[in-house]
Amino acid sequence: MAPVNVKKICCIGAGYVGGPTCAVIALKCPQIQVTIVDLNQSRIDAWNSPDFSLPIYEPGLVEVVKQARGRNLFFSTDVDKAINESDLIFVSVNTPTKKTGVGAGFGADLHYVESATRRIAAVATSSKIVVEKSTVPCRTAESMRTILESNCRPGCHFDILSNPEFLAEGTAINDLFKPDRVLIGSLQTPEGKNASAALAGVYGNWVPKERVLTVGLWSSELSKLAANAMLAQRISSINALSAICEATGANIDEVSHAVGFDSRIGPKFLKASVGFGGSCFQKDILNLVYLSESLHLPEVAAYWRQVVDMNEYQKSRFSRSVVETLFNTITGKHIAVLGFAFKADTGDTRETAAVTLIRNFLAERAYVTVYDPKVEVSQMWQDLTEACPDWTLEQLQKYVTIVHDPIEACKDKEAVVIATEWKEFLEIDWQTVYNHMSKPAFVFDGRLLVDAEKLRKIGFKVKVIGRGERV
Ligand SMILES: NC(=O)c1ccc[n+]([C@@H]2O[C@H](COP(=O)([O-])OP(=O)(O)OC[C@H]3O[C@@H](n4cnc5c(N)ncnc54)[C@H](O)[C@@H]3O)[C@@H](O)[C@H]2O)c1
Ligand SMILES: O=c1ccn([C@@H]2O[C@H](COP(=O)(O)OP(=O)(O)O[C@H]3O[C@H](CO)[C@@H](O)[C@H](O)[C@H]3O)[C@@H](O)[C@H]2O)c(=O)[nH]1
Repeated sequence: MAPVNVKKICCIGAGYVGGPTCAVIALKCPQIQVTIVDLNQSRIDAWNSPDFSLPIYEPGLVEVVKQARGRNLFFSTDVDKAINESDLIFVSVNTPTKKTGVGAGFGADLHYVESATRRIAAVATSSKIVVEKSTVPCRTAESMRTILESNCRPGCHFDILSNPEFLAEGTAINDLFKPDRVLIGSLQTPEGKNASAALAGVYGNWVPKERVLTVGLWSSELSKLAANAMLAQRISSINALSAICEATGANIDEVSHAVGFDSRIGPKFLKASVGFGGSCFQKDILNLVYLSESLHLPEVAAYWRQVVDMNEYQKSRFSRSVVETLFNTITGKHIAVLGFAFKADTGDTRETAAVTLIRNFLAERAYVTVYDPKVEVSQMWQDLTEACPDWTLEQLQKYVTIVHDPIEACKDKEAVVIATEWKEFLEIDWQTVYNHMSKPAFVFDGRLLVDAEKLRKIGFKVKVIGRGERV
């Protein structure tokens, strides 16, 4: 049985994963027609905008879309047409943590996956390879198969693959151009292996063969949760050690460097911070916790749960240290928060630590001025209103100001808090910032970003996460 020669791909979901991933597939496979569809008209309009004002900010993405859009890359809201025309369909919809019902607060809300799957079954008039791109709990492919097989038209056959995505925001294009690995899970039947070979053939257009790993379906689904849990666990481990550093006078950067030099441990993902954010880590670990509990493995669930608990502790520990350092009260004080995105080089704010910090400062009735180079102002208000349900927008706007310039953000403030590691914060004219701040002028570096000694020489009092040195 020869693998299907994939000629047309449809991607359901034009978000942070579907958009960049399938834009890169289109770029690297000019012989394949790729259509990315979404129910959200304004998102699709932005992907199609004549001036390339794309709905997400990702370095290098505009260049990719410029080369492929209109050639073999299309964005549309006509979901049914794209499903019907394609040989292979990526399901790349959101899988947020459930808010209500069984598993609320832990399990994945799979209703977007299910409705996309039902749509495929309802409209497909020919056989398809259906690829789970979204991050899903182990054995979701089985539910998808049942839905597809129970609802499909006679003569249609569906092969289901798991192909989790490992890109990180801010480096997505590079991650997609040169992935550490591409993981493809399939049933170990002749049909399953054949479908797997067809998808491997698509990636084979630019990814070296040895980096395409083919495994069983359930291993593939679980590997995605496992990879995120282990990455986040490294951050929580280093953040736990940062608390010890602050209490003892050790320096977390030196500890990370020394520990990471061990080739068995390695240097990456050992940067202490104000806490990890992003749409994936917390969600996927909670998903793993829920899975473990459902499998009657409470000790396993508790182990992974602690990674998230440590992250929450880090955020509140950092907020507390700001209050303590500012003479145990920030009521009525003015604080600049530099950075709102969950990491540098993205405009994404999902689960960003900045929101937790600002909420904690507002609880003390401090005035907060925020600056971020990429996050939309409307997004910040939306996030803050959601995070502070007891506050009206008018009350929030009395305490929070959003500005478009970092120097202006810091003017007349008692303290500056660095919440995101944007490179431009390194390049700020800190002397000018100092000149315009109230004195004593404090800098709280939650990202180990600035040169603390240089700032101290200017006159700042500087507190850096994971360092027990004098302020
Ligand atoms: N963001 C990341 O960096 C990242 C990386 C790897 C994996 N993932 C996983 O990939 C999945 C998608 O994440 P994302 O960040 O792209 O989400 P997102 O919210 O940015 O995009 C999902 C899109 O799917 C659309 N959608 C939902 N249901 C639909 C339907 N039935 N038909 C058509 N469109 C529909 C939504 O309108 C939305 O635009 C999640 O499971 C996530 O965990 C995300
Ligand atoms: O040493 C580190 C590394 C990261 N972070 C923080 O951790 C969060 C997540 O960062 P990162 O993993 O770089 O970005 P994401 O886009 O969330 O990517 C993660 O989540 C994606 C979604 O599942 C996966 O595909 C990626 O492989 C995985 O890295 C951010 O707040 C970072 O600031 C740290 O605090 N210290």
